Amino acid sequence: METFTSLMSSLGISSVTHLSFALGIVAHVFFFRKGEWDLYTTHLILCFLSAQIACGAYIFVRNGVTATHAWMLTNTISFHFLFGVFASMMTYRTAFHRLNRFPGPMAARFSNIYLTWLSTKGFRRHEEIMRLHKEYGDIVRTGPSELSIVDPLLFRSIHSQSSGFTKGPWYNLMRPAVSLHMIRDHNEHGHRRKIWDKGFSSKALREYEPRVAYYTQQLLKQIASREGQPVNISTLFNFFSFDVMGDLAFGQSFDMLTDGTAHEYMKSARDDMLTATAFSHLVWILPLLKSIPGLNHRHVQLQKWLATQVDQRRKNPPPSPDIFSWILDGYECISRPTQQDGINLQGDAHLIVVAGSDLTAASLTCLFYQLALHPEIMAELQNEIDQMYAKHAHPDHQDFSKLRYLNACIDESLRLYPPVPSGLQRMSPPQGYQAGDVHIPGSTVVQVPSYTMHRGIAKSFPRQFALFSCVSSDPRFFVQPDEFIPERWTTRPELVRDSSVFAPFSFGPYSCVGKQLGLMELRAVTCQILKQFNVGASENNEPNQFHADVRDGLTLITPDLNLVFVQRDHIDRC
Ligand code: HEM
Repeated sequence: METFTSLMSSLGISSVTHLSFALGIVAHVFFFRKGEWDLYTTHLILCFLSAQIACGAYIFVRNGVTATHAWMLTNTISFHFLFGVFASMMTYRTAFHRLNRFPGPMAARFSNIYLTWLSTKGFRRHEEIMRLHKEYGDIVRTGPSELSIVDPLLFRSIHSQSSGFTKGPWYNLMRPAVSLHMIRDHNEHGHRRKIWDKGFSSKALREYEPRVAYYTQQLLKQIASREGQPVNISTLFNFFSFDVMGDLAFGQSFDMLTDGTAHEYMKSARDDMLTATAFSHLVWILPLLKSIPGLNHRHVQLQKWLATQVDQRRKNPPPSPDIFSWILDGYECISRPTQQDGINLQGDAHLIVVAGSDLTAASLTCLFYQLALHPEIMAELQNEIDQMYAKHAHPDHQDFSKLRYLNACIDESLRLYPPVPSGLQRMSPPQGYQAGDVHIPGSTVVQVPSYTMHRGIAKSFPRQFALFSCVSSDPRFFVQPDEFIPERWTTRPELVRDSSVFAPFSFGPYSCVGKQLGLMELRAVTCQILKQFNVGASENNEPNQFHADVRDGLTLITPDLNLVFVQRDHIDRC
């Protein structure tokens, strides 16, 4: 060690280490602090390693020291450089950052690791964010450059085009593939969205209706075959929605409803999504994970599988157009498609299945959970459905969509369990955004957590007032916010104080393109099940367990839900 220290001073290294520390500060202040680096992790690591090798070689050749000493000296210099970067970053974030005036946990100021930890411990981010709002108020700093906001005015602004907010860095998650959902450039998104809109026109939806009806029949068969026994309806709804979307994206079902087992693709897509959730606030880690052989095995397999499916689908067009037909038409119109266009096409195919199935299945499961808990509401809904069937023996989507109480039940369930519970990530314009007396500084990542908005954020009482701690719900936007009351959307409008905070399909230019298809599935499945069956909770089901086990994996992940289905005509005969 002594030789090393004397070597350092003989070479003037101590001043070099000071210099590298200073260089680290300069690199942070003028380089890393500006712009986004999430996609350049591997490039930066490679640059850093190359600089280290060059520096080591220079010391070795120039100063005639041993290779080990050259290596040790290089590491010392690198360490001081990195130390400079981190010291500058931490000082800036805690003392000078533009978000410092917003309240929030101290740990959130330092790093997004805090929010990552909150999101991944039990994957209950929706509850964690709600807790933070109860503690700190309507605007909470959840990361060095991130805010979570519960404010109706800001909610509308953040999602409207004119305010200048764009999609945040989270949308780099699937790179290199850039599906419609992941496009951050407003004009490019508008261009691709026009192609997608054709695939969801009223005419196109009519083409998909028989396919939805076909898989609904398969679902009913599965339920009927287990009549009177507990059925894990959460799994069956997932099988149903994946089969429908497989048909509409790849021209073939995954046959999960008939086989009764989860397709490998569904499992891989879920794994991919959970990894994405885990690192959704540390997006820079993902390019690294995707490039490390072995660690990226499942991701690579998934991409290969998608490429094969897209290839087969292109060679075998279905007899009547599916959603992918429209996307493919758009692709064929590109005069010279690049490799990136091909990758994006795969991304779009994947998007159809993932966006179209997970959210629909979660919404159906939560709705049936509520219906099983509230038999009186289910009876009223069945009454409405029976009346419709009395008028139309073979109702279509138009007929289903007119059922007022059904729509109210769906809305109420989406309110209690919004399928994207922690909200959608957006980034403020570079000049910032002023809303009333609140100024959101430029390039701030913001999220409006729907779950918190829908249920309210009354401040929790201090421990000494534990007697009142049960009074947790805040009727600011909805009266009795934790209760399932479909009538608030029909005959009891006084229970809705501000409906503008309710937008489960989002709104503005990036809103859900598949909303009508999703609603078609929700309505058709609910009507057909309730026409045929009465639904009840299974005896060994603890009613609150479902609520406690719901997870937030960017979209809502529902746990097992065992319900018992009994044919209604059996009951009538009894
Ligand atoms: C109950 C069911 C559904 C719900 C609650 C829902 C909700 C949403 C929400 C909140 C977004 C905005 C995402 C964001 O800004 O990051 C979205 C986007 C999207 N959804 Fe849905 N969705 C549902 C069903 C569907 C279905 C059946 C499809 C069919 C493929 C679909 C396709 C899409 C696509 C492609 C986007 C991206 C749109 C864009 O960026 O322009 N969704 N959805």
